[in-house]
Amino acid sequence: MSHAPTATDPTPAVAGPPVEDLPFDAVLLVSFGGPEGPDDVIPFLENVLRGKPVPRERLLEVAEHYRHFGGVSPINRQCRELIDALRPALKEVGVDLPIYWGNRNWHPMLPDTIRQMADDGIRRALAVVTSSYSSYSGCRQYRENLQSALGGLGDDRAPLINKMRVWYNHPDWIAVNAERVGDALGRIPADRRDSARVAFTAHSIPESMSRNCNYVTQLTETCRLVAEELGIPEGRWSLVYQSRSGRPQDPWLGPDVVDHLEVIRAEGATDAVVHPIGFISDHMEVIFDLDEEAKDACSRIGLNMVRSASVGTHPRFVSMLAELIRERVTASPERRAVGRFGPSHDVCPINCCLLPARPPSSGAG
Ligand SMILES: CC1=C(CCC(=O)O)c2cc3nc(cc4[nH]c(cc5[nH]c(cc1n2)c(C)c5CCC(=O)O)c(CCC(=O)O)c4C)C(CCC(=O)O)=C3C
Ligand SMILES: [Fe+2]
Repeated sequence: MSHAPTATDPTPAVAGPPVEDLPFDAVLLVSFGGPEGPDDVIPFLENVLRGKPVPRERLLEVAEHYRHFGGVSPINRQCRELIDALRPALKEVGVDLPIYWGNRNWHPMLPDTIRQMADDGIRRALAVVTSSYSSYSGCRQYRENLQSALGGLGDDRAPLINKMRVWYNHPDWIAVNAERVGDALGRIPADRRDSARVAFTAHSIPESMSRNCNYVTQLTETCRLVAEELGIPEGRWSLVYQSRSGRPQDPWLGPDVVDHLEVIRAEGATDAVVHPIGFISDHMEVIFDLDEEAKDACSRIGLNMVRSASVGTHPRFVSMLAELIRERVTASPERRAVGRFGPSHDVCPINCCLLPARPPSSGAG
């Protein structure tokens, strides 16, 4: 089986040698981006929400979350730390490629990074997108961002960019998340540990979006594998959602983490680990929506909440990324995955993670 891009590859082909003969000559970390000072907050949020059916009130409410932390999201720093860790890890697996970094919503912005790559003579790059699961937001929208950034360059200068596969069922992703949840369980008094609940959280998305992708299936599989590794029986863990956006009348994935914590408290639970399995780092959605909002709710209802860390720059997560990069740039047939589904595709099929049709807006305008 060939892993070279096919006719279904949505990234534009460029003039030059046939793509299968073009070696990768760079890695491009692709992420969400976040503000790095108070003046960045509103323009950043306007970038995130341009063209999206999200009310202005929601934007202003989320601006307050960022202001609460001085207008600085930790996400850009976390990307820098990840790149600093990935550089030696790539060398370790024998891949000697430069790493570039570009964001969807805040500086360094993808179009600037990709212009720099073209200036540096890069011909083909592997995009490592910081989303572990497939959805329009985490997959296709990033491919669209890459494509429009490339569109700003002439065909003779635009590098070919391919997206790396998702790793939701990679054994190291499972192991590192299990280790993090295990650490959090260790912070619960021993006599209550075996009855503690585990709430895995992921970013909510509109139900219409989730029907077009494998987001829920992949998340459920990851949670199942992590729980299995820790010996947590089925009734003691749940996959729940956080950070709902959009219009109140549009259905989004639930239950919401706070509602869930209230329910398990009412059922008699005294302790809960909340683990942000949907993210790779403790960025704003984690430190505000979990450490402030969910934590406050737990103090109110008398539930001991322990928030476990996302993978961050755990050495085994970093070496997993290096392994996956090596796998793709060498077209290795060894593609590790555990559980029910096997390794995810290298090249997105034509209907991968489509944008759902917009619901008709209600009222006049
Ligand atoms: C699936 C998914 C991921 C996980 C995959 C991935 O990691 O990419 C993710 C990650 C993130 N989401 C983030 C922040 C925000 N997401 C928003 C809005 C939205 N997210 C959505 C989905 C996702 N989002 C959706 C469907 C919307 C509605 C608007 C739209 O249809 O696009 C808004 C607008 C305000 C609001 O309404 O909340 C903000 C500020 C940050 C950065 C945090 C920081 O600054 O540290 C990160 C990593
Ligand atoms: Fe988001």
